Amino acid sequence: MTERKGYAGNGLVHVKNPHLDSMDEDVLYHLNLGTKTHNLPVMFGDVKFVCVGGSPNRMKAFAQFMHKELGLEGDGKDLKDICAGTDRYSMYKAGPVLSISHGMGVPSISIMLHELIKLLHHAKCCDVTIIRIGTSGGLGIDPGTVVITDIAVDSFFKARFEQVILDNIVVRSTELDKDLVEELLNCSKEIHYFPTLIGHTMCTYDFYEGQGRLDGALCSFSHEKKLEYLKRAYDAGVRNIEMESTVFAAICGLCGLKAAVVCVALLNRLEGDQIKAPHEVLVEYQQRPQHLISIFIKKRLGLYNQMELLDNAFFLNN
Ligand SMILES: O=P(O)(O)O[C@H]1O[C@H](CO)[C@@H](O)[C@H]1O
Ligand SMILES: O=c1cc[nH]c(=O)[nH]1
Repeated sequence: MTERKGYAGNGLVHVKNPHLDSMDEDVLYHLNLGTKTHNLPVMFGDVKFVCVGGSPNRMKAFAQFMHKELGLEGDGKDLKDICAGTDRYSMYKAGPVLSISHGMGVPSISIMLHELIKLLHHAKCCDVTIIRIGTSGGLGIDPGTVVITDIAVDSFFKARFEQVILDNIVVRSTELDKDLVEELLNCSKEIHYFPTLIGHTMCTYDFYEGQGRLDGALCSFSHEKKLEYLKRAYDAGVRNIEMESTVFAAICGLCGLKAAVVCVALLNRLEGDQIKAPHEVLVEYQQRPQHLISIFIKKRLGLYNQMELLDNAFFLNN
């Protein structure tokens, strides 16, 4: 069974679940939010950009950075974790930007997305763009390169996500918004201190054996087999590997959200498996997708001007 996308064209977030209408309350358990306990339209009704990434600290830093970039009141240092009542996910808001952590892997991001999308629906949010800003292993590209995903593929290099529902396998499309990919590539032209490219992103269910690493607690294949697989992935158009993009593309697409995946490569997997760059280098790499997305958001809001090119030096020195 294959499911297709459904953009209804009214800009609203679609939940495709008839049961929700008959519930008098919706408890978003893992976010510690709910329709009876919180006024979701007041708290979130103005959200236009949702950025997600694995790490709570990264998503807090991104919200603080956007707070500053959007010229919002205060220094943003005291932004509160909206999900503070739970330690499953962290959520911060800076004006129209919502920044949420999703943990590692498909099940973790999937749970977060179900509750986030219901939140956006209950809050009556309109015209929301959602972007995953993550880290990844590069394939034949220099560490520090930022990859904008055109197609999220599975371990067989296929643009699909298989969801087990009851005892059926439902195949979902992992297509991403093509115009958004181009818009993001255009934004990247404003940044000159790191390369950005468009490529396929392979999503796996594991960091070690699932990504062809030789350095896990288990490994049953040779160095040659690993390289043969990764080179086939490269030839199929894969430029980076991470662990959430297919389910992210599938769920967001079905719910009418324009979605993009922008990940920095921490290493070139054709050259090794261990992530050995110093901490400061890894921190700076993680800021690269954030920098690109800040330009995108400011351009969308009409707040970007060429003078900001000078500000880009900030990222070189911090
Ligand atoms: O840096 P994040 O966003 O967590 O993304 C990548 O990093 C984690 C593995 O280290 C996986 O979640 C993978 O997708
Ligand atoms: O190699 C890598 C690096 C970051 N995240 C991944 O999933 N793989």
